[in-house]
Amino acid sequence: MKHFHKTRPELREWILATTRAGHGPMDVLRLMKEAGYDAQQSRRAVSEVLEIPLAALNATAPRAGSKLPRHPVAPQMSVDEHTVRITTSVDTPTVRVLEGLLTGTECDDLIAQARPRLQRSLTVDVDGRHQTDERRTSNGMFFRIGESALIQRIEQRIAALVDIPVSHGEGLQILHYQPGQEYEPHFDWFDPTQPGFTAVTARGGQRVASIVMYLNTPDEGGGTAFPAVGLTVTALRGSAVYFAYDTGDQSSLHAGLPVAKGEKWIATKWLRERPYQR
Ligand SMILES: O=C(O)CCC(=O)C(=O)O
Ligand SMILES: [Fe+2]
Repeated sequence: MKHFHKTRPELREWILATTRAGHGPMDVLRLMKEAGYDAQQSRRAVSEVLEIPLAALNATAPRAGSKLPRHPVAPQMSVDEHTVRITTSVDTPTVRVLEGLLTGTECDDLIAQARPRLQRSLTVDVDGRHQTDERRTSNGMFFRIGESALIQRIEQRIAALVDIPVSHGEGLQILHYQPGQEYEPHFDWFDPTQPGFTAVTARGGQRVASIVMYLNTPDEGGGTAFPAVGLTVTALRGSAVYFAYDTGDQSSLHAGLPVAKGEKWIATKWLRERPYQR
């Protein structure tokens, strides 16, 4: 472990050079961690050199009561009456392709229950406000936690699969994409250097993992792409993609590719580090 009080000139120079090379502050912190620096001292140095509020960087540190998901383990896992097959695993970013997470009937029932409640999807802006966004042209809706027997069953299955309590989940979101619609590359974690961070993480803290479940099989296109690794997960009815990330994990960039033919329905579950439900 290396120690410093006032940021040493070499370290200051390295932080500036790394930033000029295009790395964000989270990346700088990760590189320092890999080099053996103490986390709190790294945040202090990055805060001082890059003039980012220390409170914002401290918010990236896991706090008491935070829980990380257990990544599903190949070849398969049994949860309630289901066998979920883990057909592909990627280390960086952490990705698991899950086959058979939902039954065909569950997919159809989710679509039927969501359809009359669809609205234009929103994104969360830098001030923590929800708004429509050209990068995200789908229609969607949220189910409340435990709002029906079906929703409860799916929430409990996911909780068992990744060992995170149901209370850490945001309400299940349904999205419907029509031909040409897509979700452009983005991160699901909230950026601590953005002003809205405190507001969006006040309840439940940071997001730690996402599960995108495919409720139908689009005729063409509509997979979930991870451009950092050149991976595209096929949207197949009943399958899902699980991915987990640290704050600032650049490799977790992902996109819902444009639907070329047919339509696409997904259910997304975002998991927080702490209870989101009161
Ligand atoms: O549509 C997809 O395949 C990805 C959806 C997604 O990234 C999200 O809901 O956060
Ligand atoms: Fe996403």
